[in-house]
Amino acid sequence: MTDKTNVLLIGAGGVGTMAAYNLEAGGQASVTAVLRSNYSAVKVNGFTITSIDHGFVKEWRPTHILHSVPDVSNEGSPIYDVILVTTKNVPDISPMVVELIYPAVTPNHTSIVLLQNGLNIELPIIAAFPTNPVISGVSLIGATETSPGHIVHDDRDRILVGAFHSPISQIPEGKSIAAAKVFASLYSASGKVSCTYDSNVAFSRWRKLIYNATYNGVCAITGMDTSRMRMAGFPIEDVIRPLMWEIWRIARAKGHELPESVIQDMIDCDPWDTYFKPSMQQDIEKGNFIEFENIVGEPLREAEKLGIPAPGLNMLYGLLKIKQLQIKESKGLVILPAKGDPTRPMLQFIKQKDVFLGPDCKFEAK
Ligand SMILES: CC(C)(CO)C(=O)C(=O)O
Repeated sequence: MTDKTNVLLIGAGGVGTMAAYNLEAGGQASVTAVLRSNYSAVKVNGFTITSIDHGFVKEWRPTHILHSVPDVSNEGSPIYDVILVTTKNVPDISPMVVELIYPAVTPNHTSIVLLQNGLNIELPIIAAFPTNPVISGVSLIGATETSPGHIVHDDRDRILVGAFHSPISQIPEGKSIAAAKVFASLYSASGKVSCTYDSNVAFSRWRKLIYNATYNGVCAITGMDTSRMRMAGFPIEDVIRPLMWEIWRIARAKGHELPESVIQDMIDCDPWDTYFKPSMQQDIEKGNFIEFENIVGEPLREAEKLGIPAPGLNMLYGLLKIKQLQIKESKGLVILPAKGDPTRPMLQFIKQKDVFLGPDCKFEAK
């Protein structure tokens, strides 16, 4: 038995692996990582990490690695104090985060930390796990898995951690706040990263959306990184800055008074010389699904509800939806009729649902 906090990591790409490494470096957490595409590589060789915060690390493995999410109702299974979710949030593709973590959650005990981008990501989680603290993690790290098990971490790990609140939660707000503070101290224990308790999670998420809802989508569609856009100038002035102002106006209508200076801060926030590709651009390049619903779709739906015009965002959303359809087709999730065959329907989706389930998703509460 150990008195360390038992953490289950789901999503061991760049961000997740660095979080796991940092938690274990602090000496207070024992991490079990669920690996998928990199499982075999990491089992044999461990992770090779080149990190701006932690230096060069070879053959590192978290305390345990698993190939699938454990079911804590199995006899003898350990229970997890924290589930740290660092997967992409792609609610239009199954399995959604709720489905993924369902077997590993112990009601009334496990804190669920969503270290993920986007808006309203907590709603289906709180609905499914109303007795668990659900914690927001807003990350500013630059970390990429360049090949299976190889991580390049070149922009410092800074995270904001706070409690999500919702009237449907069945635990007092104070309990979620306490759980968020406990996680923030666990994450800070290494002394190598910046982890701050965040008392206004919604504000921080809207602030970060100024970057994610604009750069992520535009870099993904055009294939241009953020440094090149800044060097050329016109991609920023013609496309990025106007989109940022749209998000800023929606945030203001929601009651979040972001300073005007946030626009320039976000434009310039990536180190100039890293030719940084936001995660959505990296996903498109790898042929992965893109997390555009919570990053672009949700702020757009908020704008529609509030009557705030967001034509640029609307166009970007449409383009990203087209990209997602192409990715679905490339993965065999869409069937097209043969050329010249009038008897088959126009377009068919197989295996996966093509609906945005998002916050309205009904998953039986645990
Ligand atoms: C913080 C940043 C820019 C890198 O992790 C990000 O959120 C993203 O690329 O999606």
